[in-house]
Amino acid sequence: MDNEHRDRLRLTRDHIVQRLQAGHVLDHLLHERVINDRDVDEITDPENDAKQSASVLLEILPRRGARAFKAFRDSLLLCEAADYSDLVTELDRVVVGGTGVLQKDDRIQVVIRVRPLRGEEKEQEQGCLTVDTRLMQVSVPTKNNGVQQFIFNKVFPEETTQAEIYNTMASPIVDAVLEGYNGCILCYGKTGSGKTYTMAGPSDRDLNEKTEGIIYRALKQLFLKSQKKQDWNIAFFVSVLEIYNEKVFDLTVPRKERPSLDIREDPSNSLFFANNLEKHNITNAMDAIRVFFEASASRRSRATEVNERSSRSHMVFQVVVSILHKEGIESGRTGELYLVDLAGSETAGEVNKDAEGLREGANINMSLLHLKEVIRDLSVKNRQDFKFRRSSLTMLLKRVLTGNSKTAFIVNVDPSKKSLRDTRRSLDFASDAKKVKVKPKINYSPLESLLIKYLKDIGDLKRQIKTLKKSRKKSADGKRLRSARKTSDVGTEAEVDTTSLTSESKESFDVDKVRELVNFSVTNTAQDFRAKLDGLLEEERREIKDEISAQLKGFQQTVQEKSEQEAQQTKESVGTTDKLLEEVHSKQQQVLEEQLQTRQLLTDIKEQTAEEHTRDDTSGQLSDHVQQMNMAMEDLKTLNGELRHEMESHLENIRQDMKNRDDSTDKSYHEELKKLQTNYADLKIEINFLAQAFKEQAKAAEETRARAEAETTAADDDAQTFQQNHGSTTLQHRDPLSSIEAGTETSCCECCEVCCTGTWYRRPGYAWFSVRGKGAGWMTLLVMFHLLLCLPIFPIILFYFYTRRYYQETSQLHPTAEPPMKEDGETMSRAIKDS
Ligand SMILES: Nc1ncnc2c1ncn2[C@@H]1O[C@H](COP(=O)(O)OP(=O)(O)OP(=O)(O)O)[C@@H](O)[C@H]1O
Repeated sequence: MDNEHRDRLRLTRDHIVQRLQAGHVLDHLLHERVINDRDVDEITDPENDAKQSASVLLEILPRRGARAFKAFRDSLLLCEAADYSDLVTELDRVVVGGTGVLQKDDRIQVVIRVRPLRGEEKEQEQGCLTVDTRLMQVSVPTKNNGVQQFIFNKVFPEETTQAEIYNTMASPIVDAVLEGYNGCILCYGKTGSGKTYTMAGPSDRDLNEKTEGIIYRALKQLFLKSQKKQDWNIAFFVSVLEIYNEKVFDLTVPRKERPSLDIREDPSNSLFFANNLEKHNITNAMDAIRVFFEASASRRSRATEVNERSSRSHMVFQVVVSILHKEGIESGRTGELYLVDLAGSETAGEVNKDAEGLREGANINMSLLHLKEVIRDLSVKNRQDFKFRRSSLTMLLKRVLTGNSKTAFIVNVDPSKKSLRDTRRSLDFASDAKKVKVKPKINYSPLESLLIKYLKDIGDLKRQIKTLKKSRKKSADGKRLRSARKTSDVGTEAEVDTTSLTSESKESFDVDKVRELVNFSVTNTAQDFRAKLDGLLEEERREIKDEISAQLKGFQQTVQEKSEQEAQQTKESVGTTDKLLEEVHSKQQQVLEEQLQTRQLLTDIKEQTAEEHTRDDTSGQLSDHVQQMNMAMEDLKTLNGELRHEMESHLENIRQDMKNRDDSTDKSYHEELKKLQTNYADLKIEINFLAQAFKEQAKAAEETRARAEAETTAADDDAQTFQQNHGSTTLQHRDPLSSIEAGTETSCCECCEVCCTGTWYRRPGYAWFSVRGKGAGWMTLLVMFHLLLCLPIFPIILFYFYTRRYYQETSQLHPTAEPPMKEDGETMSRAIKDS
């Protein structure tokens, strides 16, 4: 026992002494029949002083067993003795030998933490609270100048450090969670009273090892201690949620994607949980701290008049610890730790001035009101389940308020005078909370709980066997006595008989001898009987032993089989996962390859299309050439024909002249003829030369055409093969508009180049002519201008024609009359009627 503990124990003893003197404890113990009048006399011996009386009581109690301690603890609680639980635990450990029968925390532990006055508060006012750390007592002034006192499990004054709070309050609960218990630490208090400071620490810039709050320390302790438990496999799962305006949000999800979560009820135990809340598997303290740090940064908070960073939502930080023994020797279990930082109770309007702030404040107050109501009911053992459903907060806290949890409330109070009313309310709440009973128990995992059930069954069976044995032994003893009695009767009879024999045969027998004989037979019978009985018992014992060991073996086998099965399943699932991964990997590869192939194909197609275009262009050009050549040949043929025809007509003329001329002209005629013949020969040579050239050109053109055709056919074949191979529809048929040369600028008609000029555009399969030009623009403007001019002129023209017609008509009827319609429409219409 360390000094601090000893001091505390001494203080507690002093406190008990006070209570003993007041007689409360003894009255209760008497009432519970834990002690009797003689004990009371002994304790209250006038020769004893108060301390000696307490010592006598503490000597008597262990002799009366666990029930006595329970009654003693209740008696202390009833008279509000503080910190009784430490004493009971100590007694349990030292006196009873740590049987664990007594559990110190079967109620919610409630402590008060007083926040130091801040700068301006210090200057303006004095604190309104007085704290007695020895008696664990807080005193506040009442309205009518009195003083109201409250006693709690612990009171932490202003100068208390974060480490002290953690070591006293949180550390034992965190340890218990590692044993498989549920644990909860909850901070309650007015806004600005220091809840977030206690739970997480100050703002980021002041956060360090000294100032960090319970959550950081708990995470460090959990991971540090789990490393020491080398025989165990321990897994941690962390989640963080906030309740804002009665809606539940997962703080570990990025804010933009954060949906509100449903609260569902587990029908097996009527407890609630947030559906789809992310549970992060964490392997070290730093990761867990990072998860919390990021989550708490996205928690809704705002600057208010009371607190520059006031939390506007309740936050629940949850760690689930799954504990399994490596060898399976000890039972596996699951512990859950809830660390709750509530939003502050506040007077609406005092803190928030805008509509959003008022709504937040109203929701916070409403949920805290429901929490208070639930706690008040539980404190008077009047649990009403429907009340938990009234707010999200009470639903989610039901688990730790109603039973299976080691729960501690830290009630934060602000000592300033202006907060007195809120402080009193918080203390009232704390007083109710400390009366709420909880029943913490280890959460064994399903298989383990089955094992424990079986072990219990075996224990029961053993006890039954023992009782049976006892009753059998009793009956055997009874039988033995009866048979012994019978034997002695037989002996007596034998003796009588012997006596009769003696009397009959008149032989005298030594009585002692007979008695010896009788005794011998009796002893023998008894011995036989005992041996038989022992044999039977031995046999029975052996049977029972065998049965138990068979049961145990069977059970061990079942457990082993189950664990083997589980291991096999895990292996299989790992194998399947690996296979799946492999498959996914190969699929990915395949997809990648396919993507590459598709890309390659696309490039091919592009190239092919480009080639096709070039080919189309070339073949278009070639066919143009061929056409031109053909036309030239046609021209040449015509020219040739014409020349021939001319020559023949010349010859015919010459022949005619020759016939007509006289011999006198023979000479000149011959000369002329010679000339003509030479001319004709030259022309013939020229024609032949031209014909030869044309022939060659035609041949070249034919060759080019043949080549172009061959290329086109080859290209078509390629395209067909390509289409067959890839099923692509991207390749087009030969462009019928190929003769149109793309990009050529021309006018739409031959008449002028003013009205519209434009450019030809060509794609495989179609071509279009984009018109542009000044003429079109001018024409449009002209039409517009005319239209604009005509619009006002039309009514004038119509009016003119109408009046003219009318005037003509009336002037025909009344040639002298003046046209009347200008002044008088009625007269005019009448005139028209008349006419
Ligand atoms: N024990 C303490 N020592 C030093 N400073 C403290 C202590 N408790 C609280 N504070 C400071 O008081 C201010 C208010 O504390 P905190 O934000 O924790 O209040 P709260 O109860 O969480 O308020 P709210 O409900 O509005 O969120 C903070 O600046 C905090 O650093």
